Amino acid sequence: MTATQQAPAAASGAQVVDLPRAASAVRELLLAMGEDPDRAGLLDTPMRVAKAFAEQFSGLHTDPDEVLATVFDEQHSEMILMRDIEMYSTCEHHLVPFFGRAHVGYIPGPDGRVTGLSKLARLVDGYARRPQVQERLTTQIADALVRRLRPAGAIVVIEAEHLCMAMRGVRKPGATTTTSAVRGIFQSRDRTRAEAMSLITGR
Ligand SMILES: Nc1nc2c(ncn2[C@@H]2O[C@H](COP(=O)(O)OP(=O)(O)OP(=O)(O)O)[C@@H](O)[C@H]2O)c(=O)[nH]1
Ligand SMILES: [Zn+2]
Repeated sequence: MTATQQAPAAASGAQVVDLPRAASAVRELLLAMGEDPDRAGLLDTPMRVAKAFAEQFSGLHTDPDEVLATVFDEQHSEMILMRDIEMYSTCEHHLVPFFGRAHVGYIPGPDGRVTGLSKLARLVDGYARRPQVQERLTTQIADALVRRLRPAGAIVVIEAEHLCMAMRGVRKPGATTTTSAVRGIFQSRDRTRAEAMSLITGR
């Protein structure tokens, strides 16, 4: 892709990423940091960074919920839980990564709507590929499950390490943050929530 091209638009045809504009902003940033963006090693860096951010924020131009359009009528009324979904997102405060694992579960509702297993991981990716905070990422995934699958309950737990807390600032590498969002029966029934949590933690 050349500097004059733009990243592909979302299928919805919404806004595209202005790569040349992003690249010139990165060049400005390098200048502001006292670097020489014209030295050999940095010549291609502004456009590389622009493309990298376009990928990291590709979820801005999609509706992540659409992956849940694949629904099977299964009449399965027990818990479905996907553990250890690898997750990479970008902290909206510092634009550096936070990453870890997401655990996503639901119990289908009376109309038995069950989605494809891979769609749970795609849903996580869709919301993770935006400027985020971990709490909002967690609730957006849970709310999407509720909107699209009308389940009896939904649970999302995310464990993540924030590089903004590790490589800079307070500098506490290894500290992890756990966030959870529970909906429906996971909120109202302690036993069901405890069962999900023990499956998630393996204890
Ligand atoms: N609640 C929440 N906070 C986050 C998340 N990611 C980063 N933060 C925090 O956002 C806060 C921003 O605080 P500020 O004081 O405005 O920024 P700062 O001076 O760079 O803060 P320090 O990181 O403490 O150096 C920091 O405490 C970060 O740890 C997140 O996903 N959720
Ligand atoms: Zn941060």
